[in-house]
Amino acid sequence: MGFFDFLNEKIAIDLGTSNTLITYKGKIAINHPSIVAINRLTGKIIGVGKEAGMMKGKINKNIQTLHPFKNGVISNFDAGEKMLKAFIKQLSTLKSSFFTSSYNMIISIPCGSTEVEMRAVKESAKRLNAKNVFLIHEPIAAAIGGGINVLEPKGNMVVDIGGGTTEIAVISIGSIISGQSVKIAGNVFNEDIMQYVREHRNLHIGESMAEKVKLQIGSAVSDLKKPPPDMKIEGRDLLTGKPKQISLSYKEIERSLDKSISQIENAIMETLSEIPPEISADIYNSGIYLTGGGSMLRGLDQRLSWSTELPVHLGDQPLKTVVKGSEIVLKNLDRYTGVLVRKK
Ligand SMILES: Nc1ncnc2c1ncn2[C@@H]1O[C@H](COP(=O)(O)OP(=O)(O)OP(=O)(O)O)[C@@H](O)[C@H]1O
Repeated sequence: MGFFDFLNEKIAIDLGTSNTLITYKGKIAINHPSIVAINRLTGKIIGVGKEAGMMKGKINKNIQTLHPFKNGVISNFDAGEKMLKAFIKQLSTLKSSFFTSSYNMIISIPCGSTEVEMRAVKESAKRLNAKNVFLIHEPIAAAIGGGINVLEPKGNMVVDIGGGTTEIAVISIGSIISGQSVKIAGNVFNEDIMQYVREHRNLHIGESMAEKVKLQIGSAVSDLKKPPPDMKIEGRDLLTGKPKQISLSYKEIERSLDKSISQIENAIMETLSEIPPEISADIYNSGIYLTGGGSMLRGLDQRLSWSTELPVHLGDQPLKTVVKGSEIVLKNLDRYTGVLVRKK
């Protein structure tokens, strides 16, 4: 690094399918849904993040809302870069130093990212004034953010359930020794709820309503100790076409999510079956570290603990662990160079 590198601001970025988080000066300065609203006629961005999120599902024919990242990778590059640019512009209003003009960035990426995707993320970051760009795999960042010492010669298992993907990884001495990325996570849970309500209750509901249902009465088990009360939801009656309200119970939502959760369980079991016996012994004792927004589904930790017969630890700020871990790495690069995807 050069003499003037102390002038580079350090920022950590978690580009999620559902949420984008950016740290600045040790704090989470940006925490927005990853949504862009675009004017179809002019191609111009009319809102990003929370502002665009409010337009979702309530748009007119000239306005389109889109998620630039799908299943953890950038699916719409132009929109993704514009969104990130808008967020970084918001950061510059917080700047204290007159001289600072560039960034040392760390960006977390899913384990399944291809070379092309990684290069694209790096190039995008460079266009946004990044001097140095470091990439880190999400489960490693999540483990570090959750306080796990990933550098020791000991196996740790992380399950990060996001919006687009569930990343399952077994980490030892700073790298992923076994794992997989499955496209079953929070968004699929929402689709399951929409499908259940359509097929069993003849009601067509939107994605935002399904998300509300998941947060309010979503469950991974059918015998919650503190069951949430039934929830009234509104949508379009498939038989009459009229607006209609129905009442849903958490047990119905548990049924609707069962298949997807079983698929996540199968992927965890598969990963466990592939690891060396010494690492199995470590995980028998340390258990599974569960994180990501999807991990907050009621009873999910309990259900995964039953099915794997392992202790499952739920992080206390599951939406923030990845960006927190990335930031720790960026601040302590000497210690953590080995965990980066590529060294600069
Ligand atoms: N209390 C909750 N119960 C269940 N799910 C929740 C809860 N809170 C948030 N979620 C879900 O968490 C998901 C977002 O999690 P997170 O921000 O970790 O994902 P992401 O990083 O954007 O996605 P990805 O890692 O797939 O790119 C969303 O699907 C959201 O609905």
